[in-house]
Amino acid sequence: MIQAIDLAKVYGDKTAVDGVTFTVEPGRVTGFLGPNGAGKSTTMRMIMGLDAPTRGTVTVNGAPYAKHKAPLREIGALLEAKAVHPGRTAFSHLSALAATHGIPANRVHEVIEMTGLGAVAKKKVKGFSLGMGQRLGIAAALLGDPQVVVLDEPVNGLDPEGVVWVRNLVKYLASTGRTVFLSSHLMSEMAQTADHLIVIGRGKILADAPIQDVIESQGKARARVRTDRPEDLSRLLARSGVTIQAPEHEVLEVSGLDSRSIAQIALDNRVLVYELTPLQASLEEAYMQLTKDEVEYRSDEGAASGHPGGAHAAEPAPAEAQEVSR
Ligand SMILES: Nc1ncnc2c1ncn2[C@@H]1O[C@H](COP(=O)(O)OP(=O)(O)OP(=O)(O)O)[C@@H](O)[C@H]1O
Repeated sequence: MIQAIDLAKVYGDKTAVDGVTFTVEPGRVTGFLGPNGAGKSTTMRMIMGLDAPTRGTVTVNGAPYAKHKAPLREIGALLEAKAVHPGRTAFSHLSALAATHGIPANRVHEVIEMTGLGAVAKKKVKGFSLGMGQRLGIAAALLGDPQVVVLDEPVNGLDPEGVVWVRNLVKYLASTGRTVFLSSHLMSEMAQTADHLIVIGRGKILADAPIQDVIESQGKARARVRTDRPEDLSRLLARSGVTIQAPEHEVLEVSGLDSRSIAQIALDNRVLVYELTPLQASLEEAYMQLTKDEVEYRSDEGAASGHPGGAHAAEPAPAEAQEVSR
């Protein structure tokens, strides 16, 4: 278990982490999400004792990282830009780590096999691809067979097979009762991997809840509608807060109105609807909604487009549009 209480880190006049309190529970995968610069890496570094908190505390299984006698057996981490001597082989790197932490040599072979590095274990790390480097970092994190695993962007640079491997690995670790805490910018991957989410923005916690709750609390009602009069129905449904897309012929995807309201408006106006399917909001949509005011750097995604097939935030419908004749 990882427990942070009022944890803060200030660099000069920059508050990177602003008094966060959270618990990462064992037995499930907890995802750590936030825009660039939100404070994820800083939080992870404080968990690992690599940065001292300006205020507050963070403990791993009840004690700060530095207080553990055998920290690698307690918590393993893959943090960004982990330094490995380029002239070493994967095997010698892991062996040196094992030797300095009192970990038996046969565990080195185990983690090499687990992470699929068998074929390259005797090769120098300087020739490793980004994906192989990530696997080596994960092997190092698992070396002490720790109860707590912290992975910062573990799928960065991995090919699709590697991404699935990480997903299965972290799920397996959680299923054995371990605490797994991982960050990623890949929402679809996070949606398939995490059970619970902690979302951070500008150093503050924005959400700390089961993933389904995060999606449901933020996602707007959405539905797919098939109708032979998509343009008329678009006009009838248009109002503030409603977004309508026309992805294919006679299909509308409506966001911001529930299925019942859509059905009622169609009925009142005698517009034929031959399919009405509620759609689940995606984690990506929920995340964008949750963090929309918290982003340090965001590209201007361009104004709404009203052309067919494009998204547009519908303006309030003019009164006469409510009475479309057949
Ligand atoms: N050593 C440092 N000195 C000064 N500022 C720092 C330092 N480390 C981080 N920061 C600042 O603290 C804030 C949080 O950074 P952090 O790297 O923790 O964010 P992050 O959520 O991990 O971002 P990303 O998703 O881009 O990796 C940023 O504004 C960053 O510029």
